[in-house]
Amino acid sequence: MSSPRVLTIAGSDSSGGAGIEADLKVIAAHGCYGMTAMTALTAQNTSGVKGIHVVPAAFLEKTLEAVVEDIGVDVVKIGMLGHESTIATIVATVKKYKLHRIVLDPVMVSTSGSILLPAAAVAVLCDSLIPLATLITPNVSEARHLLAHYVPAAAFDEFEDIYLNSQTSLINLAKTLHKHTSTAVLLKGGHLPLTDDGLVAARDVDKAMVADVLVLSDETVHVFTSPYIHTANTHGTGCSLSSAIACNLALDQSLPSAVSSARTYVAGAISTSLSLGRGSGPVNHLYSLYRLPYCTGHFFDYLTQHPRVADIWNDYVNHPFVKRIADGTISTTAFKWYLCQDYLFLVQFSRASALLAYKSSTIPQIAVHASGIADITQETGLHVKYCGLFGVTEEELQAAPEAATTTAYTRYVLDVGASGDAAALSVAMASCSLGYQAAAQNRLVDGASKTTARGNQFWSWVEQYSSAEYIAGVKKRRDMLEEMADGFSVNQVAQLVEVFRRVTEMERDFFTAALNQDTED
Ligand SMILES: Cc1ncc(COP(=O)(O)O)c(N)n1
Repeated sequence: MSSPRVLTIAGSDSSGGAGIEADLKVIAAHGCYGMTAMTALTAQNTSGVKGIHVVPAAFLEKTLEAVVEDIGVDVVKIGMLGHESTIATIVATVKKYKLHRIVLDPVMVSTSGSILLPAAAVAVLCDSLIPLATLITPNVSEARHLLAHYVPAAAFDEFEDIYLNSQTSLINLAKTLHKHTSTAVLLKGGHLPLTDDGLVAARDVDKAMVADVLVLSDETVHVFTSPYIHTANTHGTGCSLSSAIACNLALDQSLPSAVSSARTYVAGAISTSLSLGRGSGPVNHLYSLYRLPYCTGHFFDYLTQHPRVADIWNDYVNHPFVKRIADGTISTTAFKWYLCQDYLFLVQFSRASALLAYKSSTIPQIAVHASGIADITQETGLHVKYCGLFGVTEEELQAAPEAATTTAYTRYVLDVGASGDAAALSVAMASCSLGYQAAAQNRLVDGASKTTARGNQFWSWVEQYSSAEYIAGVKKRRDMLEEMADGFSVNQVAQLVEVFRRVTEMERDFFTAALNQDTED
């Protein structure tokens, strides 16, 4: 297997938000293979650059030779250069190895305001490196610095701050820079947010969009606009955009689509940016790599072992109420109360199954949930039989007043079903069926219960919920949930964990309420 190879020639940012550190994360997020040639070390954090240590040109040359001669390079991204001698080395290497796909981010000043390229180096950059680039990606201030190199002071006037007042003037600036450099230009307008009407926004509340202008030739101009994202955390935006463009080129996209996809990627990284440090926090380079925290077929294990759930789940499936059913020490009062309430619970649970069938979209899914109702009918049969033993008729079961715990639990499940989707309802119902199976099976493997099973009038409860038939019914519904879980989003999973926690608490409390009937006698 091979991935497109992307080399970043840039400075290191010790805080990990910009520079080489950002580039490598972006390259990884695009599934490309990243290599580095360090031009400078910066002692840097979110508030500023505390020091710069330029890598000697001879060492940079060795680095470039080492990676280019061995691994090879599909696309080069160039960031902070730091020194004139660095530029000369890169120019020589690019020519020697005929590197021809180069995205050059002419980094001059950091977001925090530190100079990252001495003014004297700008001329060398313009005369020797820019002509070799496929694309340059200046922001407005960098574009003006570059332009100052090409045009006499008088002609430069029209690009003074006061004239840069609209999307149209951004387009003019980009076109003019392209005319002088003869290189494709992506002018980044992120520092000049616009109103809905395309004018530079004077107030924070008017900032509606940002526009980036791509000029490929006098006639070919693309204007990309996107909503302005209100955040103070933008450290690494420029580095990330140019690296993402380099990756997209390495993945064989055309220049306009490479820019368009890279902008979408960066917008995601900004909108999920991290509030780290005291200054402008870093963008979230790796947000697109977030994966579901469980593998196929293990969503339910993930739920029961989740730190917010595990203790509650354990209390539920090893509840003393079930232990006392298994060893025969539960009182008839407590068990009868439980049977009545569980019967009433199952009435609502059948409605929930019907709702789940209604919310499902395929015939096999609907069939599984409809068969769930048939399974519940069988389950209630046991309740009726049991109650008969204790002299309670089915009519009396039906007429029994519903306890507050039962009402709370069942109506919560039905509410999740009414307001949420099939996934949420499945999760709300899973704690009951899977938990009963686990609770019964835990008692089966419990040696003590086996010896007391004979002659224990409650033992058939354990047998029912650990029977092959019950397990097969539960498995069908669990498989369906696992299948759905493959398509969940990360946010959805976090919400489902909360639903599962809530219903598991209510299951536990249901058993506790049953046990408490003894003390209430
Ligand atoms: C090593 C290095 N390279 C580039 C930048 C610019 O990034 P930003 O504009 O986000 O500060 C930086 N701060 N540090």
